[in-house]
Amino acid sequence: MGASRDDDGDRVVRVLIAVKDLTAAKSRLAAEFSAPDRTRLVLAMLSDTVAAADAVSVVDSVTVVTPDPLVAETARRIGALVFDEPVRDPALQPDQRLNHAFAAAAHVLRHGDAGVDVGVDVGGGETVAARRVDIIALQADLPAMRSAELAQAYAGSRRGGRSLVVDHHGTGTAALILKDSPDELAPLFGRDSARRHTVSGARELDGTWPGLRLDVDTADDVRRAHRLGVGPATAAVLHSLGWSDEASATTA
Ligand SMILES: Nc1nc2c(ncn2[C@@H]2O[C@H](COP(=O)(O)OP(=O)(O)OP(=O)(O)O)[C@@H](O)[C@H]2O)c(=O)[nH]1
Ligand SMILES: C=C(OP(=O)(O)O)C(=O)O
Repeated sequence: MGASRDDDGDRVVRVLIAVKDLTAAKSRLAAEFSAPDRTRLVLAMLSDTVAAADAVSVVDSVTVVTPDPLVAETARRIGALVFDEPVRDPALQPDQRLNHAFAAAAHVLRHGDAGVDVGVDVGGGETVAARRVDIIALQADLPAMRSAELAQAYAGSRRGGRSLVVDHHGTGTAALILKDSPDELAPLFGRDSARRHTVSGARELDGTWPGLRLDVDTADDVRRAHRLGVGPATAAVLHSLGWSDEASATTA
């Protein structure tokens, strides 16, 4: 993490990452990875994603929203902030839970809460203060993301609204960015989220960002990320599972 303000000297950029309960995480990897290995991989990918996001000079903080104590402990250890997932309505569908968690955490990061300092001068009113806090909602499983990719995506995102980075499949959302806007994040993650974010007004960002776009859901995605070069935590887990180190690279 470097300087905490954008070029105009008046912006705070906060990255927000959601991680669900580890017992339910990465079910699509179950055929090729045991439950303990999936847990190690999820935590390692989270660590590499947080480290790469934290190294972006305009990023002020990285917050992980999760209901899972081990995820929370890992996040704190690597320097992220933790937002406890709010108690949820059991009737919510899984994607609604994810979006509820993102929306609640984003609201607190922008508007503050009892005891939470939003970190900006609230002179001019809460809406003006919130407008100075930009949010990058980011997938947790981007082990091949380079900091420069995220920096470019943020720099290219539009002011006054939401922008998105479509994932490598072309259907999902790797990142949703809210910049210089009085509006809320309004996350619509889940199946077909790229289309839903676009239809709801978010602008698709154009850029050659293979690592940023590569969210890992399947064993093929793990192989793709490994070929592209994963961060050190993910490389260490894959190495321990017998994967060759040849393709490993840094996330600079
Ligand atoms: N805090 C929080 N994060 C969630 C929730 N549901 C999903 N996520 C996270 O959002 C991202 C995408 O979620 P999914 O694709 O549903 O789950 P996954 O663990 O990546 O993969 P599968 O189990 O194979 O679907 C992952 O980082 C999840 O950990 C939730 O209810 N709360
Ligand atoms: C939740 C999403 O991703 P995935 O299910 O691919 O992890 C999404 O792209 O909105």
